Amino acid sequence: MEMEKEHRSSHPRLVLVPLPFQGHINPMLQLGSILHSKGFSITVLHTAFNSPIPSNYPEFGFVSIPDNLSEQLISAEDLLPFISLLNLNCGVPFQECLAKMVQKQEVENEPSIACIIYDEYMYFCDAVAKYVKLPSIVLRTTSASTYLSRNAILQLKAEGVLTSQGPSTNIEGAVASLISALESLFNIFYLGSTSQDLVPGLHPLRFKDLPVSKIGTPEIFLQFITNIYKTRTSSAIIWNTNDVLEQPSLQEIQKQCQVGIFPVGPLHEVAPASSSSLIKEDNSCITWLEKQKQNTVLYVSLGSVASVDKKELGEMAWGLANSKQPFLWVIRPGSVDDQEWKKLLTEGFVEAVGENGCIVKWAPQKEVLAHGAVGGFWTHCGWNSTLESISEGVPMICKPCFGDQRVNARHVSQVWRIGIQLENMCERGEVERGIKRLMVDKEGKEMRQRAKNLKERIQLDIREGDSSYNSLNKLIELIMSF
Ligand SMILES: O=c1ccn([C@@H]2O[C@H](COP(=O)(O)OP(=O)(O)O[C@H]3O[C@H](CO)[C@@H](O)[C@H](O)[C@H]3O)[C@@H](O)[C@H]2O)c(=O)[nH]1
Repeated sequence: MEMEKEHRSSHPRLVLVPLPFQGHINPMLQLGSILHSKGFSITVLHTAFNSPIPSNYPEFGFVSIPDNLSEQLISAEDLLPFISLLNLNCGVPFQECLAKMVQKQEVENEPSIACIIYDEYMYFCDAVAKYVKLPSIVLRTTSASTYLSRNAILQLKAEGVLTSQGPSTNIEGAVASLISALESLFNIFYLGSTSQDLVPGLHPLRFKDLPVSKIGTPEIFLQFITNIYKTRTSSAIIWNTNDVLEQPSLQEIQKQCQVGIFPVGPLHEVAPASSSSLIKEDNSCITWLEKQKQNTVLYVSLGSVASVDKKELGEMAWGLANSKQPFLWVIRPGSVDDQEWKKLLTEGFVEAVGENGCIVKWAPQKEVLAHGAVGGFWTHCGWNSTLESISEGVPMICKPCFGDQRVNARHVSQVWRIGIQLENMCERGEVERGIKRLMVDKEGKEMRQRAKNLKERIQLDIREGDSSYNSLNKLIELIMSF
């Protein structure tokens, strides 16, 4: 044991910098656990805002850096200016912190820093790493297809030229219409309308599925994705995806990229089990699940950021109640309007549902999805939730809320065919029908079978000798070569 400890401490240190949101902290800490299990020392440099809970990872070092974020900005809904400010504010304290760590490592003979691994949204790290002459690697927490679609938007806006992505024919002809369609997309988007047309070269995405932001101006959004995807000095890109799910997109990206890409996902499957929840998980829902029949429960959760608007809340709730299907619903504090929720209660929602429903503030999601009683997942299609559902062979009802979730939902329903997408504003009858299609009808059973098959292929892919496993080994070789 002592020898093991000694062996570990002689291994290089990796400095991890997550974006301080649950959907980004999870994959970064999972990556840290995987690399720690391969012998690296891990230090997490995090903001004061949404700081991870160190006791969940006693084997890591945690260092807080001042983020200088005002309460006003933290409570604002618009994430893009928030992330920009985070990048402006954190550079100097991050650099000072690294300098101290380097000094300490020299004095106390601690393991030296091999490289910095940062979330793609914490792009300030690239310049700091270059300044302090340390190698850096980016972690992308969204899908490869999201990258391609955001990149296509950027290229169109910048050059008016569509690069060849996938087997698109008559590309020149498509370019002109795509540019004008993109322009009108931005216009109609703000009027709340959508476009059903397929985007040339980005099959199966329609214009309405493009991961544009509905908050702020198109210019702010374009600046944001420019910042994330700008060619930088980082030595590699780690991707929380794999060949089973996204081989064509990954191949296309590797052709475009100057540096190696390492699809080592799904990270939660490879990582030793551990929780990085910022909210306390309510385990009583597992006791409730124990009482339910196999494959009958619909798990409902919209992740850590999205919220349900007033009108949707009632439609969603009564659609669930009217379906008569058992459900486990995560209602995160702040994710629904309090007045509207009270109204639902006075209308007798809880009585109508009775024992058929279980509502919690935050669930141990991976455990829930792995439970035999869960037969479907109503999800906003955040990339982590999508990967976690696929990894457990659970088919989905997709109700994307913003950004990359639309791309993921389209892949779930059209590429992997393991779910159905609720389109537009949902209405209780549509919700009820959707639940029946997934949980009861033959169509849903076929989706469940395809989801189980996909789960098995993923399990194989992370085993020794297969592509995700091999990518991880190549990544470790690269880090050791720095
Ligand atoms: O009750 C709950 C609900 C969620 N989770 C976990 O929280 C994470 C949520 O992540 P994700 O499904 O990706 O959703 P968001 O929190 O919305 O993630 C943000 O980050 C993702 C990764 O970049 C993007 O794909 C999303 O669009 C973006 O909103 C997952 O690991 C879940 O297991 C729980 O543990 N308990």
